[in-house]
Amino acid sequence: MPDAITIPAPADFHVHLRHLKMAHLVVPHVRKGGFSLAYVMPNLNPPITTTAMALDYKAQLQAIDPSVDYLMTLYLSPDLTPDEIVKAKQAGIAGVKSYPRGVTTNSDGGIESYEMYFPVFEAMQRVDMVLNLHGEIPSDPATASNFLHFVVFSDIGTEHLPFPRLRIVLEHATTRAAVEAVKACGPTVACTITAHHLALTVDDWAGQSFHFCKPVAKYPDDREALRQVIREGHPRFFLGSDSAPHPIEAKSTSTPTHGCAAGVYTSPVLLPLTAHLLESFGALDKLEGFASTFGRRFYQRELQAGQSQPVVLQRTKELVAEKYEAEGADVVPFWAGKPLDWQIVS
Ligand SMILES: O=C1C[C@@H](C(=O)O)NC(=O)N1
Repeated sequence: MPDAITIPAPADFHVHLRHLKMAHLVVPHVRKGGFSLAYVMPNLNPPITTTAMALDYKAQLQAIDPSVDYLMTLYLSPDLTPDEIVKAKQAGIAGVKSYPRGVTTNSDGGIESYEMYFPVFEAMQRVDMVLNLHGEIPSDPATASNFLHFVVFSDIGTEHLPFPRLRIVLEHATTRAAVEAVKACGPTVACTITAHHLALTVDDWAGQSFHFCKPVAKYPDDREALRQVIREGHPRFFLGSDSAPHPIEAKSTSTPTHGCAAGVYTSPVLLPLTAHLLESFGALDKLEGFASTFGRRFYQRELQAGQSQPVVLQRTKELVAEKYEAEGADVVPFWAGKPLDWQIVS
């Protein structure tokens, strides 16, 4: 059992950093949690739909913490054109995020059908931008669809030839079926896994609003499939935290017509938490691949010589903070008040 681990430049390939007061509270937590690269989600209100908006948002994030490499994304919507994709690529924007309509936070402008976006996907394939899929559709009794990650996904998976070179990431997989669908695809298709979905199952979020997120955690066998693919060291499965801060009040209150906000907040403890969880299911030796190398390779963000930005973890028990607050913003982290076996020492 090692007492210290060094990970070169951990990278979080799916994170919500918000804006305004919440951004001021949570953006510094990317570094605090051990990460120097943040792949930033565009579901602000209003969503980030143009290159200009994404660059403006990036500048806001850099003003809060310039030490993080922010990879920006656009929100897939009818406003997005092939010309805008070319412009976005030239401006260094890395991907386009697709949210099925109504499925999670700020997804009212999300998509209902993929076909109308085929010209956009064609442009993305041509300039080599990544398509990020929120792989979840609202339940529909008519088609018996219910958390069917792979239904959405298989609509445009690599075996569907219009876009065989389009690089696709299925975000925050939560089921065995999703893991198997991604494994069956070729090298253009990858998958992110969150830290919290490695810990939670249905029993943990039903009635515990701070564990409620979209997609919700599923059954023990689904969680085991996520754990197993990490144990295997599969290079197309890597960490994307989906760390999603919401004010404590929004997490704590629901009404007869509105549930509480969906999102689990892991940024400030992300690397220690990931190490702790991987060790609990016998995958600590896969931490470097899962939290740094595999995602960087898929996104072509590999470290250059002399760029290793190592983070050192030491085996030391420490309790996670009960909450974080700053002027006008507060948030409860995942694992609040509980011990983690690893801490960042440098
Ligand atoms: O996909 C998402 C979005 C996120 C948010 O709060 O933005 N919260 C979630 O639980 N899932």
